[in-house]
Amino acid sequence: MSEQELKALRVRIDSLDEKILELISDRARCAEEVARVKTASLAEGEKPVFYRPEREAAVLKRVMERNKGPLGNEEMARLFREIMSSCLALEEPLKIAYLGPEGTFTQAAAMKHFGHAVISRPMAAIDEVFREVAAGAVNFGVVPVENSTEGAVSHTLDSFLEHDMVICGEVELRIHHHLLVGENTKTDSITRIYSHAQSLAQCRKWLDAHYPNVERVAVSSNAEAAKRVKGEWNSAAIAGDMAANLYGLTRLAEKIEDRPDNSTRFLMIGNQEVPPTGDDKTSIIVSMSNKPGALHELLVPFHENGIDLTRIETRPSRSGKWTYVFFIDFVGHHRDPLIKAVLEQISQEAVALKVLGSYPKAVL
Ligand SMILES: C=C(O[C@@H]1C=C(C(=O)O)C=C[C@H]1O)C(=O)O
Repeated sequence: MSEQELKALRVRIDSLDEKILELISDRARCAEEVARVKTASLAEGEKPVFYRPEREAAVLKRVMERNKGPLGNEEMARLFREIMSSCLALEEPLKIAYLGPEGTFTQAAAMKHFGHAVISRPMAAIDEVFREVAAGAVNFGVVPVENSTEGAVSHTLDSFLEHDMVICGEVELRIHHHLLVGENTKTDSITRIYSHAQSLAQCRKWLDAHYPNVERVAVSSNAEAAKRVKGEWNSAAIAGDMAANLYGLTRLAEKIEDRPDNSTRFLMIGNQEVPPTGDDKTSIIVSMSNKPGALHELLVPFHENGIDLTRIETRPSRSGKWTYVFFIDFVGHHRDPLIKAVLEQISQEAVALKVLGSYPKAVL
């Protein structure tokens, strides 16, 4: 390619950038107008609702449907995710609490869902994220709920039994773990490997094969593991890219998770009900009386009405020994007439039924 051609292309890019800049600014002004309209139409004492997850899901879906390339759909949606995040911040910067410290996968999930134009606060424990949302100190919280290799995150499920929360979104993240060391680490004298218990479990086979005699130490998060390694010469950490970059660690081995499709699902929790989008999921908690056939009775209405169950989890109910509650996720919105009828049918048999929320299926 000649210098001349390159120059002409760069002139063209500059002129396109100017147009993009103008269009983004136009869009941002529209968002400001939306905020004005939302505020003007309020009744006395009513609070405006700026963040609309159902609208954001529709915007991202539309982008993906109309995209003709060469950028991929996910890539394009990610760019629009950030534009929307900045536009919303003009209306109201969202405050988000997540399971910290900085550098956790939960932080990455929060950014994937809300974009980067938010005020985010790391919390030391899952229960603290719930409490921060309940106290109204933040708009939303982000917590892990299940991993494709290791299963349920029981702290999260148990927190739903203790707090009244509305689930308003979900996000899935591919989880890649690396073995990380600091600049002072003597890599042939590693005697300890730190990580979160879930991550140690997700890399169990790899550790058995490569470091069978090294002590595995479970700490409160992967980011905490990375932080500890920084100052020690005989230890390594298992953590992801965010933590590796944050603490400036070197990847001694990459992508060491036992299953290549290792993914974690996260939930966005808040106080706001989300209207139907036509492509939603619902999460409920049900407790049944402890009698033969109780679980069968619970599942029949779903089966008979062709409702797609995406997950079922059992936890001790905490209100009696050997009594259980079921966490169920299924496709549909609790305001859909069919789902409404099914939930009514179940509540006639159940000791208690609580809808935790209906929310758009993850777009990104
Ligand atoms: C602009 C709005 O407010 C927010 C910003 C959006 C956007 O930038 O597209 C979409 C939904 C809301 O979270 C709206 O409600 O339409």
